[in-house]
Amino acid sequence: MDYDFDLFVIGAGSGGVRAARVASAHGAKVAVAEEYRVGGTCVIRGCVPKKLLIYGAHFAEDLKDARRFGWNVPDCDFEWKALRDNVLADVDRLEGLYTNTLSSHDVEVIPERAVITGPHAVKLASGREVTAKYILVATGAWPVIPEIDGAEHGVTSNELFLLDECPKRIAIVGGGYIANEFAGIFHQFDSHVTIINRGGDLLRGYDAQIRDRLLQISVTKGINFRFHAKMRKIEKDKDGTLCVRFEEGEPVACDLVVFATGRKPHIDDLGLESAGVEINDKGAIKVDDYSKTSCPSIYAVGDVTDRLQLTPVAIREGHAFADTVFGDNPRTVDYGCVPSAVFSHPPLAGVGLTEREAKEKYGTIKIYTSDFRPMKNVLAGRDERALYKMVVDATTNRVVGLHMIGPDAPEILQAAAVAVKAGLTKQEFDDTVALHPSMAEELVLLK
Ligand SMILES: Cc1cc2nc3c(=O)[nH]c(=O)nc-3n(C[C@H](O)[C@H](O)[C@H](O)COP(=O)(O)OP(=O)(O)OC[C@H]3O[C@@H](n4cnc5c(N)ncnc54)[C@H](O)[C@@H]3O)c2cc1C
Ligand SMILES: NC(=O)c1ccc[n+]([C@@H]2O[C@H](COP(=O)([O-])OP(=O)(O)OC[C@H]3O[C@@H](n4cnc5c(N)ncnc54)[C@H](O)[C@@H]3O)[C@@H](O)[C@H]2O)c1
Repeated sequence: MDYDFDLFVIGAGSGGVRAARVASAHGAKVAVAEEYRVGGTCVIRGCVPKKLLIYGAHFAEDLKDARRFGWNVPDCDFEWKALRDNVLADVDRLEGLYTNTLSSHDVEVIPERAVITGPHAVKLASGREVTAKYILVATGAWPVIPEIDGAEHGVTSNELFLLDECPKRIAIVGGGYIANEFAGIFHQFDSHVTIINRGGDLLRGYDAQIRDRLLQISVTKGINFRFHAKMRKIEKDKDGTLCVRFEEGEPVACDLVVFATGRKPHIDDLGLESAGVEINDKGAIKVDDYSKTSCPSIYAVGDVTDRLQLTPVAIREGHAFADTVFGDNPRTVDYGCVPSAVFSHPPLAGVGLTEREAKEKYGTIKIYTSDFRPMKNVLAGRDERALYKMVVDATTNRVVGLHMIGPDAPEILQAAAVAVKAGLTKQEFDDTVALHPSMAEELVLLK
């Protein structure tokens, strides 16, 4: 049978763009539909603008520290709108680059919402109907909003990049990635920040000692935490003040409430049932190791599946799919030792097993830590300490986990993750001569 396209991709985000470009390079006729903006979450309202805000936020401390390094820094003002507009302009630039990449690979970009109408059929918002030999669902995830009275008064990370002004008081609901990253950002911009957490833990999945250090530093900086807080409702006063009320305890008054309560696969009204595409109990599309769904002509990659909600993972899945289906090179993605980071203030990063996970898996393990005050913090007169932690399988001496919090932790960990992924031993770290003076040298000096 003749189809309009060899591949129709739904969603031009991290996974979809990579899959479309690589499939086209393999000779496929490809189209991609995007209902919002080319680039997807990461480029438009995720990793990229977030990281730029983090850079902006860092200046608050850097300008203070600069005085201890001999600079005459006058009292400086911060203008949220200037940063916001520069960040948004860069996002526009990147969107243009992504669109050009697709066009230069002869991918037809269709700026419309698409829904599946059968195993090989898609309908666009304009009414246009197309057929394709294969369909790739790469529609990402969408913020979850808790069902409480007054939830409509809150926003999600989607809106944070567009705010008209920096809130004086901000309450962030959730204790995960987004909550901790934006708490750091807005705290540096001088907002009064409260993190509202329904449980007692932050950033589950990261090593407990590293998470505790982030909490301790955050509290010392002046970020407020409400743990085990069961929200009842959010009320809005006449003057615009928001009041978050709980089952127990004092309410929190603020100017902005942000829900950072996780992201769920973006599959609403996507027509998956028309092609028999099955969903798992978390509402994610079920896929096999090659990202194939229960419908043989439909594949899915990225956040819409139940794997790791990270950009480099979505990109790898999209690439592996295109090589498998169009490149005559069937391959799967290796999810072992995927490094990750939280761009909190200071940032933390980890790869491999936490202490607890390693104990469960190996029984006997060795832990090496370095708890130190980075040289720059010492001269700046700031008390903040970094913590590096290495988890070693005692039987083989292999490093099975590396976890750190401190300045530039994500930059350092990316390089060190190569060694952990390669299965190097503690001895091989020790055999490497230190690069002095650096923070990273702690990794080869651990006792
Ligand atoms: C605030 C924030 C910060 C983040 N920071 C990081 C980070 O620092 N590092 C990291 O690795 N990850 C980060 N992430 C996660 C990362 O952005 C995602 O894991 C990644 O973007 C997933 O890629 P994807 O291709 O699955 O989906 P997306 O990039 O979300 O792309 C999906 C696209 O599909 C489109 N779409 C949806 N439905 C339809 C439809 N029916 N028709 C047409 N188009 C449709 C959407 O508009 C979207 O553009 C962050 C996420 C957020 C929200
Ligand atoms: N640096 C990065 O790589 C990065 C940054 C941001 C986001 N992301 C990705 O985006 C995903 C979404 O981020 P996120 O921070 O929204 O999710 P998350 O899963 O990291 O954290 C969600 C938090 O919300 C809490 N929560 C859930 N439902 C709640 C409710 N009803 N009431 C109160 N609290 C509730 C959870 O206990 C958890 O602490 C992450 O899982 C991550 O994969 C990655």
